[in-house]
Amino acid sequence: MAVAELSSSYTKTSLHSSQLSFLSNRLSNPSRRIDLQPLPPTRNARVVCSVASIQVQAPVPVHAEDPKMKRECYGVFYVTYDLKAEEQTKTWKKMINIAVSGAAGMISNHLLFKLASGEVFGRDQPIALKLLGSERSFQALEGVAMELEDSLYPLLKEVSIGIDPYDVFQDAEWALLIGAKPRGPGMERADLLEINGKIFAEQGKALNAVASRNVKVIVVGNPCNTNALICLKNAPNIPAKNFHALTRLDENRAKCQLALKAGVFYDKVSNMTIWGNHSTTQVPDFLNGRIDGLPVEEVIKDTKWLEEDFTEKIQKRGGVLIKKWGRSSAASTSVSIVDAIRSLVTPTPEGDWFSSGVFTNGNPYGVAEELVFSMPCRSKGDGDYELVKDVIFDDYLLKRITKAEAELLAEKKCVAHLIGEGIAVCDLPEDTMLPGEM
Ligand SMILES: NC(=O)C1=CN([C@@H]2O[C@H](COP(=O)(O)OP(=O)(O)OC[C@H]3O[C@@H](n4cnc5c(N)ncnc54)[C@H](OP(=O)(O)O)[C@@H]3O)[C@@H](O)[C@H]2O)C=CC1
Ligand SMILES: O=C([O-])CC(=O)C(=O)O
Repeated sequence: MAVAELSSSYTKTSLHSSQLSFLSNRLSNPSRRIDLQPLPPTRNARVVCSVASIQVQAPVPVHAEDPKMKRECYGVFYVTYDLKAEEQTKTWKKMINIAVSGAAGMISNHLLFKLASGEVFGRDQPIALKLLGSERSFQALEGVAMELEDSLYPLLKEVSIGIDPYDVFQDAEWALLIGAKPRGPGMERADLLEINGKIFAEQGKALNAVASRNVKVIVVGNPCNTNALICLKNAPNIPAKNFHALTRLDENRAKCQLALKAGVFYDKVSNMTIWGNHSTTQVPDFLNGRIDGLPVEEVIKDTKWLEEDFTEKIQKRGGVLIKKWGRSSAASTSVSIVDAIRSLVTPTPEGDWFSSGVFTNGNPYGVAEELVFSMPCRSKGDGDYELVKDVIFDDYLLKRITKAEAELLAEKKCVAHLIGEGIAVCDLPEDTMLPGEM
């Protein structure tokens, strides 16, 4: 059907906009753009996109500052829906906007479906997914959006895809920053910091310009601590406290290994802190950890194993997994992102805590300020967190934490030009690895 015919039949028969979307997405010429007018919105209904934004080609990046341009929605998500129309949805919360970068990548391919299912934010929480890709990945991003369409998730009310962070991050209440260049063979850590640092500087600026003023940001793309620091430094109008670097996967890995050694199921392991950097200097803290409510060292009476085997196992778990799989962990990383979000939107169980890479300013442990460092956190479930005060230290733990701190201070010097601190001097003490690189 030609565009004009489709257009006139729409006017005559008042096709629902989702039907139009269906038709338009199946037009043979993929570069064609459909210019139709949407049905007028019903009372209480929300018009998701203007029909003019139905596109079967990669959209031209739209700068959010252009008020004439509306956001893009994909396929069936270009609909007029009414969150109050059905009995079931009357108790639903107000929809939230979740932006995801690297949305066509492996981690996202697991994560997006968890988000859409309701298992992360709750079965009464409708969501809009705003997916950021690039020219390189745009077709794959369309594939992701198509799979989301075909999954018929009731809570998933909008999906939009784009390649301009200033467009995609508009009004985002959560930003899950996953996209980053992986470190390739022969690439120095300094090169990776430079390439990915630029991505996170731009995304920080975009968040600062267009996201919700209280957006919560979880940086997954590596090296995630320093990327998170770059991002927050480029977003001065968003509280620095709102930025996290994902170290929850490391926490989960540590709980699993302690459970295995102790011969208990992993739900018995609690109070597990990962200190420092998501790299091989990270410190899984068995001094403060607990198994079945008891200090780890009272259950596992093998200090050598804890200090050497266990610690190294967690630091290098990602690399061992890559050797088995031929790619880095995607499913367990997505689970850990879910855990990280849920830890912020549900109250932390009494006496327990979780790990997250957060801004060090004001920390009670004496870690250098102006870093993103993994530390123990508790939340009331309101999206915010506080640092746990009642932790203990011994010489071993302090020495390890100091090493992680030195690494992050050195990484910070490499990206000084991206955080407004002058000229970068990149002299990393030793070329440590991401967990996945071993
Ligand atoms: N913190 C943690 O615990 C963990 C972090 N990670 C990290 O998460 C990130 C994503 O992992 P995963 O989803 O498996 O990776 P994939 O390679 O599957 O996807 C990464 C995405 O990053 C985007 N990207 C952005 N810039 C570049 C670039 N210059 N070159 C290539 N790709 C780029 C690509 O999307 P596009 O083209 O759309 O931009 C790509 O789809 C990686 O940095 C990885 O190291 C992984 C596991 C654990
Ligand atoms: O280096 C990677 O991409 C993988 C990684 O971070 C991990 O498995 O912890």
